[in-house]
Amino acid sequence: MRLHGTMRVNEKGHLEIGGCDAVDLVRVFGTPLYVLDEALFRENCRLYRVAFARGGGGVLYAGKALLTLAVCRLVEEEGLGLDVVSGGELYTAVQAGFPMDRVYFHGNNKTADEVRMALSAGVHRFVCDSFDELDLLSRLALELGKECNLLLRLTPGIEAHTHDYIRTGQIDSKFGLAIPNGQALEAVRRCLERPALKLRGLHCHIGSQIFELEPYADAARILMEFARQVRDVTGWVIEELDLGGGLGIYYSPGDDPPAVETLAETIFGAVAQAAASEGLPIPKVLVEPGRSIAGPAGTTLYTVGTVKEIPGVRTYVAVDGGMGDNPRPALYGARYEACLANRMNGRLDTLAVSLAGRCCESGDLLIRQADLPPVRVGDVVAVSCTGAYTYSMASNYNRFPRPAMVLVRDGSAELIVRRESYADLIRNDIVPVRFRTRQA
Ligand SMILES: Cc1ncc(COP(=O)(O)O)c(C=O)c1O
Ligand SMILES: N[C@@H](CCCC[NH3+])C(=O)O
Repeated sequence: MRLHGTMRVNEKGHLEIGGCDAVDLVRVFGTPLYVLDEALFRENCRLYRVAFARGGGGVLYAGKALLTLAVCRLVEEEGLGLDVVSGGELYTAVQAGFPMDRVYFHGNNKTADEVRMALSAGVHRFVCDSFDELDLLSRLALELGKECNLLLRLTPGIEAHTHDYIRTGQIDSKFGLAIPNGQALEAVRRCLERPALKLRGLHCHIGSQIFELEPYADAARILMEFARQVRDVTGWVIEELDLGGGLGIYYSPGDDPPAVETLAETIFGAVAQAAASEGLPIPKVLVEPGRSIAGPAGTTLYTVGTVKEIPGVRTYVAVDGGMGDNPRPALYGARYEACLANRMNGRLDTLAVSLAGRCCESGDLLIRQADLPPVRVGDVVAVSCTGAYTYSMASNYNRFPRPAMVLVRDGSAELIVRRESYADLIRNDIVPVRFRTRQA
């Protein structure tokens, strides 16, 4: 397994993250356990902030990748803005005291309650996805006596090479308004007609776990060309251009993501060129990275419960977590790397085993082929690069409580998400009175 951030092998032959021995973490906090490397999370924020500040741009951390109160505080301290997509994410940001003038509110079906909450909280921008949403935003802004500043989410018609389920830039998408069929222009017109709506810019997001940079340059060109058409027709001039998130990360061999600086250069280059050729001022450029900030900073620790060898077929190593805490392998066929955190200096010869979860699903395999030294019951398995879209997508399937999360830094580990208890699992359950009466 490749070591990331502050990971190292200590003198005991154990994996260490943020100066904390993984075996000690397991002893204190139990497993499964999400471990967040604070230094790496901050470093990833800084890489973006510096690279995009150079061109006068801004960075919004995409909370959908991983959001907790403590994560909000890290993002705030690192000077980034925040992209939220739901009332729940917005509530988390509000409760963390995140500055609302740095919050962008996304989502393809915001409810009236969410819009009221966001307008009252004073979010900086709405990223609007449809004609119906424009109607809703206009009506509620008037009702509350607020101004609604917004970006329009457009589908530029770009097919990024990534998994079908996380590709979003193509015309046939539930997200955004298409440029070629005239819907994007119609949406701009409707915005400009409504006094409560202030159109500030354009947005697109072409997908996630992307390794090629050309689609970003293409998207920038397409949106700038559209902005020029809009200016010609309506006189409106673009102020902000938000190109979404999507930069890929290393999960396993073969993944070779470009650097954040290269992404920034590509985007700024394309926007400046397009602005010149379209005769427009250079807009403020925004990006919304999630995975490339949180992903590499997270590691999940598990305890091995059973090792089942099927002679001549394969060995299943079952751990005490699985698709409940990380649905990505089952959902996307995502690939990860693992190591034995308690025996990093063990024998070099490894065996390909299947790392199985404990949900009642044959597809609950965290890693189909993990190269590990001979595994014993009680070993601690670390799966790397699990900071993004794991906790945020976790479920209680099979009524497994969701794991705890610790933030590690300079040898100290602080709990930032408590482990769910069995009591938490039934907290919202209600037994209708008639059952209780019958039981009594
Ligand atoms: C609109 C939008 N912005 C930002 C992101 C974050 O993407 P990523 O985590 O791939 O950087 C997503 C998710 O793919 C998204 O849908
Ligand atoms: N959840 C996806 C990416 C998110 C897409 C959000 N637009 C993943 O784990 O890869």
